[in-house]
Amino acid sequence: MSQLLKQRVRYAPYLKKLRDPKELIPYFKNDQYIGWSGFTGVGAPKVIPETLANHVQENNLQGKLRFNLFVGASAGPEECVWADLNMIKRRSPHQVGKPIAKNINNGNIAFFDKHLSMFPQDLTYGFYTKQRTDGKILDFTIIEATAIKEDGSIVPGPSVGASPEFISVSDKVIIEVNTATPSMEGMHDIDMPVNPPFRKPYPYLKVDDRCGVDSIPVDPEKVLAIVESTTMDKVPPNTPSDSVSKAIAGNLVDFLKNEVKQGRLPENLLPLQSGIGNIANAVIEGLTDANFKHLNVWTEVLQDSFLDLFANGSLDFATATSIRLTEDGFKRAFENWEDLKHKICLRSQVVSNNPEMIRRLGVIAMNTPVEADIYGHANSTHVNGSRMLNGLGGSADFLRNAKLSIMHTPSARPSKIDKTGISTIVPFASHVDQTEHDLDVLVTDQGLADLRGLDPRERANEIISKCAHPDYKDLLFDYLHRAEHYAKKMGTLHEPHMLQNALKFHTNLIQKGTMKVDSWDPLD
Ligand SMILES: CC(=O)SCCNC(=O)CCNC(=O)[C@H](O)C(C)(C)COP(=O)(O)OP(=O)(O)OC[C@H]1O[C@@H](n2cnc3c(N)ncnc32)[C@H](O)[C@@H]1OP(=O)(O)O
Repeated sequence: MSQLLKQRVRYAPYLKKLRDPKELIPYFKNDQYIGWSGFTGVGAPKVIPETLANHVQENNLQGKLRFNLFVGASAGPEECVWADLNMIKRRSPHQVGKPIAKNINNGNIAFFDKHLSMFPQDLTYGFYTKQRTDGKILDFTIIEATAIKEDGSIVPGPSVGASPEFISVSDKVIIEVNTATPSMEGMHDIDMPVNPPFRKPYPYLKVDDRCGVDSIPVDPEKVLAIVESTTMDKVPPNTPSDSVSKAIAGNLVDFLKNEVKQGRLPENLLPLQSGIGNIANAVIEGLTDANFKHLNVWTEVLQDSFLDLFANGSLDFATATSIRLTEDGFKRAFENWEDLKHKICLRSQVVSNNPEMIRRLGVIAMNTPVEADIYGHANSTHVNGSRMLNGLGGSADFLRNAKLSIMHTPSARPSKIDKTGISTIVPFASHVDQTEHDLDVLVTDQGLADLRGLDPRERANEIISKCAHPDYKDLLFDYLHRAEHYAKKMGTLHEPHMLQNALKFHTNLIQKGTMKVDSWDPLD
């Protein structure tokens, strides 16, 4: 037992439960229901997943030891290893990693998606385990901790996610105490689940309000074992911003400045939410140079670029459910930890993504879609309406409830065949996660479409003229004008479509590798 472990575990009875991870293998059986801590690649367990993966590999148990796996949002590389070894039978919600997406799309993993604010509570209601006959919900929660308090409660690491809910409905709990990560004690504000009809409102009025507890209570009887973990989180580096992401950020910053000028936003804006990915990271980078002061953040994930906002004094306080920093980002953060830890608060995803809170605080939500259509529906999840990418995540929690709902995307994404790439503006979204009733603003490297108060045809003109790539503009206008002509005849001019051709950008892409349609199908 390391000295550090003894210091971190302040509840002595758990030290007697310290186990070699291999001793725990026999507890894991095919088809069990398991919750992991973790959110967007940080704070997930590492030792037990790796031990089980090695066990499967060494004993050729691929496809024979499979689990129903729940994680607040994506875990780290360990769940990709599980996917590669055919250890995941069912998975929810948001996930990241080529092996998982591949196995979802080849039908090997049964994946279902849910808003991140709702997923943990629905799990506690027993919605996802209704077929169980033993009355249990989760067999195990495997949770990473950075410390254990005197009462046996768990101090999480850089994410809270769905851990409070998992623990509350878990038969047994295994705690991985990570001694390589600094103790994050004092950074969390955790509301434990309470079911209706006795649930009270979350009382937060400002991003830095704290009303919960700073660790996750657990019945020590449930704790099967603790193990020591010395593996740090490994988030891959972000792609550096380029001219496209800089142009998107520039358009957005101009818009926000004008909103301030018009009196629709205060000078320090309103609490910001920013999604994951390189565009989101670049947009926050863009805000760093924009000279806003006293910004606040109410979001689900903090990425590296938020460190720059703190460093240049623009950002006063940030709350999220995960600090998803790259290795370099964590290094920077830990160098300045004593100052930083007072400016960040980590909550459970039920609270960080809570619609009531997002609406009350007037959050400005910014997320990246796969594609958006000319009327303002957006697809966050399925390429060509079918291939699952990462999942919905918290995008709709925020975009439906924010004061300003913004989606940012390049106007075209690279493709092997077409030099312009794939248009992100299409006549009809091939899958809809964010509806026309949710989005206020769409912004690309070409410009920004302000959709507020516009009727569908006005929206289409605004989106095509401001956001579409120049190589696709004429084609999109051609679709719109033909659809208008047809709909006028039919008396259906409110939101005109030619259904025969609505998905022609996509079918053309599948058949010919380009969205540049050369002719439309004749209308009846
Ligand atoms: C944890 C959280 O929830 S944070 C809150 C926000 N969460 C979300 O918004 C969740 C959903 N969103 C996401 O997962 C991401 O924002 C995405 C995937 C939609 C966009 O992220 P980006 O970094 O811009 O995506 P990227 O350009 O890498 O595209 C991903 C893949 O989809 C393909 N793709 C993207 N758009 C299209 C398109 N319109 N047509 C065809 N293929 C496409 C890309 O080619 C790429 O393919 P690959 O996996 O074979 O390389």
